[in-house]
Amino acid sequence: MIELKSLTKVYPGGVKALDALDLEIRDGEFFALLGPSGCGKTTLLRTIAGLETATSGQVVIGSKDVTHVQPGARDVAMVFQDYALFPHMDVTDNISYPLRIKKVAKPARTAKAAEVGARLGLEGLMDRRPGQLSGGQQQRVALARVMATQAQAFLFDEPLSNLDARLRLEARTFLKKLQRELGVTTVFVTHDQAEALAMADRMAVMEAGHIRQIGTPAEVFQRPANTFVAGFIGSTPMNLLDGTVRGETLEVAGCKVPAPAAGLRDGEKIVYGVRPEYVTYSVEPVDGSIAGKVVLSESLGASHLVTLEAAGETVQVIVPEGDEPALGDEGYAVPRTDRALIYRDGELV
Ligand SMILES: Nc1ncnc2c1ncn2[C@@H]1O[C@H](COP(=O)(O)OP(=O)(O)OP(=O)(O)O)[C@@H](O)[C@H]1O
Repeated sequence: MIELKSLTKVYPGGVKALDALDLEIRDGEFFALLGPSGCGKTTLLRTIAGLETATSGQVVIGSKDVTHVQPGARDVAMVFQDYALFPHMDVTDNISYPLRIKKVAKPARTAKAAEVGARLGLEGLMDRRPGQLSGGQQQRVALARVMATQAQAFLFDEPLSNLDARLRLEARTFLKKLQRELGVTTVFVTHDQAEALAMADRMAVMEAGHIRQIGTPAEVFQRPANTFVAGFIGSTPMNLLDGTVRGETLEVAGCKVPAPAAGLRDGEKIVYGVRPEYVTYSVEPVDGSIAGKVVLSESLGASHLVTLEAAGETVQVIVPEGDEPALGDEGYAVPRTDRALIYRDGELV
């Protein structure tokens, strides 16, 4: 288990990269730290590893307070964004390097490197140097090096960022499977929401040194806690439309839609959120729909992302391929009320 208590990191020069952050990562969990560039993900990971010192607050690993413990004595192993392999060493020596530091004898080191290397499909490449390997193979060497250490926790900083789109997809599945098998608590940093949703058991969404939501991928996707998370998660961002409460209904983009939540005050201003995946397109007016004009249609392969302009608001809808309307058509966006959300002052009601 990794526990962060009121963790704050202020860099020399005054940048507050982490602001009184609380987080509990459970034993054996595959946990993602997700957020836009500069939000503090890498700083958080490095502070867990001990490569950065906390300005205040605590880092607890297992049941031990390691806030002031040297990185080497924290029993965590980190994979860096650039893999940080030694170019002059072959794969065996790269994988077994941490064991050499721990003064493990050479035959035992070599045997361990061979065992872990085989597990990651590196047999036959053990005598090569990093420069003679593909990106995906280098990534596996970096993972093998971490696995060989048998640490209590693994920390990955954007482990898939150097791979091309295809390899990334393969590596996702592979990493997740591997983590399951090993059952070692793993924290990984990514700025790619799809990657976090696909791989993590739970995730934290960060913004400017704060955690804005912690939850399973399903929770974060279905019920974003605030408009920041709503806009950040999802391959197409959630529709976030200004609305006014009118009794039992809402006035959104000049139309009346059913209110998806109770306890709203008549006349109050809210934000109505619904994912394009949960909005259908209709050529005929339907109760509770939003009338608009088609201004854009983008192919997503098997479906189209259709953008409607409705009384100064933009509404996006996913339409099955073949059913997409023509540009300039007048049509109706029909949101699923059971999937719609209300935000008051940016927070989920
Ligand atoms: N060594 C440093 N000295 C001063 N400021 C730093 C240092 N390292 C990072 N920062 C600042 O701290 C903030 C958080 O940086 P961090 O690298 O943790 O973000 P990140 O979320 O990992 O971003 P990215 O996805 O771009 O890697 C940023 O404003 C960054 O400029």
